[in-house]
Amino acid sequence: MWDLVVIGGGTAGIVGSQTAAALGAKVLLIEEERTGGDCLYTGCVPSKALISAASVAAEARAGSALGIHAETRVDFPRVMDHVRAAIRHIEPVDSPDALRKAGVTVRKGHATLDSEGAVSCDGEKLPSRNVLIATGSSPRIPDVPGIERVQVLTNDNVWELGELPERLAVLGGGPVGCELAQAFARLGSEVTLIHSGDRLLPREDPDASAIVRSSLETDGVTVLTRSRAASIEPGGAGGTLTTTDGRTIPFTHLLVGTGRVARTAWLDGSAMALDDRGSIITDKHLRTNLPNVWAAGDVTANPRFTHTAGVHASIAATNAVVGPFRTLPSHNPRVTFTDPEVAAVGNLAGARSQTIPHTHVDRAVAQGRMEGFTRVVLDRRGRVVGGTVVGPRAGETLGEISLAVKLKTSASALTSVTHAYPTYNDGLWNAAIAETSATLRKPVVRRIMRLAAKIRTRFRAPGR
Ligand SMILES: Cc1cc2nc3c(=O)[nH]c(=O)nc-3n(C[C@H](O)[C@H](O)[C@H](O)COP(=O)(O)OP(=O)(O)OC[C@H]3O[C@@H](n4cnc5c(N)ncnc54)[C@H](O)[C@@H]3O)c2cc1C
Ligand SMILES: NC(=O)c1ccc[n+]([C@@H]2O[C@H](COP(=O)([O-])OP(=O)(O)OC[C@H]3O[C@@H](n4cnc5c(N)ncnc54)[C@H](O)[C@@H]3O)[C@@H](O)[C@H]2O)c1
Repeated sequence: MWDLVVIGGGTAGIVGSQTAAALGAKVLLIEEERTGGDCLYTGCVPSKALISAASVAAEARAGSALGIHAETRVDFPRVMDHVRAAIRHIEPVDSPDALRKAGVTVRKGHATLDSEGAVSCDGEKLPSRNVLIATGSSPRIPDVPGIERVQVLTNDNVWELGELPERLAVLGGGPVGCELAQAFARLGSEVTLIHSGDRLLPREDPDASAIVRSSLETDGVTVLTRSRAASIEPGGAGGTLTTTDGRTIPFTHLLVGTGRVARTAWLDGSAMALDDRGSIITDKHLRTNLPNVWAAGDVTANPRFTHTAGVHASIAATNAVVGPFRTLPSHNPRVTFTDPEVAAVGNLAGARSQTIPHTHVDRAVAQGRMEGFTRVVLDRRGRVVGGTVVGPRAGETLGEISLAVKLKTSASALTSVTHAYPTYNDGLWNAAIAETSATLRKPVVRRIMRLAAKIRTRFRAPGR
């Protein structure tokens, strides 16, 4: 009898099984393909490796503004070698061997769940006290007439490209679409991004969306918002896409980044409750509607990020093994790795906010990268409840804002922490200082300060 059977060996499955094993549980992890999941093979790692190569090309080209003139030639097969090397470097950490060393038994096979919530692997029943479902998500392919007649690139297969796409049409202006559209444009593809919403990255601060759009356009991406693919006609090396607003876009390659669908088809024989988008419904302890069945990561309706998958799986596994004591964290940091990066956490619409444009952040001035901003969102008591940073390496400043949100830190407490100069974190410090100064300027605070000064003068010992 297993204490916990974990289904799926991506980030959620790996972290969940390791957490339970560390708590002394007897744990089996079932993975049908290879451990490592989306993040390692088809998501974060390859995309960030591609983006890094593309950034080098972009920086070399932008160097002339700083007096450096460089010739760039993109060797796409070598770029893809770099992508594969990054995966290979990280692979051992997520391997079955590493899991076994952590005390997890790993089995390759296809898992199913019956109507009682009992797990089978390739038809063999596996008695278990608890089950953790971590089967992730797949790309959602939009229902466009003709799309079935062309080859569609998604994050699953784009890494197999041997040649740089000549003309790339990208559907979707979320993180996948924006990150990859910019990267391919910087590597030399002619890119058109077609997005149904009225702004890119719709979950982020509108000012961040505007900067990302402008940056993509500077890199040569044609950005079409409030637009969808109405039909696709195969032809030539690829095809032609006609948009809902009547434009025709010839492409050699079509890349889709229009959201994700939870991988739940294998649950068909079970009584698992799913929401209207097909994601597993969980409570604050990550329990599903089935007794002793838990779920974490992309297969649930929670935000789809690697760190979220890992943290949630650790919570679910602890709750499964020890008892339902741990609940979901209230804040979810995230970074979109466009250039500039967009980093955000917590509540983006608190009582008020303080914004420091990066024209006032000396590191940004020195680097010639002043397009971004740091915005801290505060509650009525002046505590940090969220924030957005847009700029190079914005993700590195996010840790401090996340800590402030988690610890309910006040702006004045942040003000009292000395920040090294000149760093992008100066933006955060200056936002906190701006908030503290605004508080000190309030008439009621001024009256209190004047009163305090009078009292001090009255009771000061003579000669001091
Ligand atoms: C292009 C792209 C870039 C991304 N970049 C980032 C980023 O920079 N930062 C970030 O935080 N997030 C990023 N993400 C999101 C991140 O990749 C996912 O949130 C994360 O990988 C989800 O992990 P998971 O364990 O829930 O699912 P997965 O990694 O998908 O793992 C699920 C596993 O379950 C297995 N499985 C499925 N069904 C069964 C079954 N019936 N039996 C046995 N095994 C099964 C699958 O084979 C798979 O290995 C990105 C996503 C994409 C698409
Ligand atoms: N840096 C990161 O952390 C990172 C990077 C990539 C992906 N991810 C994760 O993966 C998830 C999936 O990313 P995604 O970008 O595929 O999905 P998404 O849902 O975040 O964004 C897709 C966008 O495409 C638009 N869209 C939908 N259908 C369309 C159509 N037919 N034509 C044009 N536009 C259409 C939607 O308005 C939506 O804003 C993200 O939400 C995120 O959780 C994270």
